[in-house]
Amino acid sequence: MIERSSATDITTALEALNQGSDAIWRIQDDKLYQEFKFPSFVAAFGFMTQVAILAEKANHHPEWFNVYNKVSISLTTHDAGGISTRDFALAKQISALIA
Ligand SMILES: C[C@H](O)[C@H](O)[C@H]1CNC2=NC(N)=NC(=O)C2=N1
Repeated sequence: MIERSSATDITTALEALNQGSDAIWRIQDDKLYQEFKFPSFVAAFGFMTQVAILAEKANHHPEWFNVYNKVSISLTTHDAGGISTRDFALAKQISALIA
């Protein structure tokens, strides 16, 4: 059973996640949150397709919103009732897509 991360764990993991990355994740509404902007809608959708494949492989799925060339992603672990290590793992893979 996956446990939700403590506030201290989240602070530590967030620093590690954002280290040396252009993609800065933050905590918003008790979820790991990030906004992405792309040159076009098609580029944004291509990114979403890559994320979908990663999510399916991880069996860990994002809550996301897309309008035109922007994609916002919120990660939380429903089975844990909050943020867990699974969210940080998927966020790291997502950050690597736009590195
Ligand atoms: C049955 C299925 O494995 C579970 O519902 C998985 C699917 N994807 C998931 N995604 C997220 N974000 N949190 C979960 O707890 C979760 N659980």
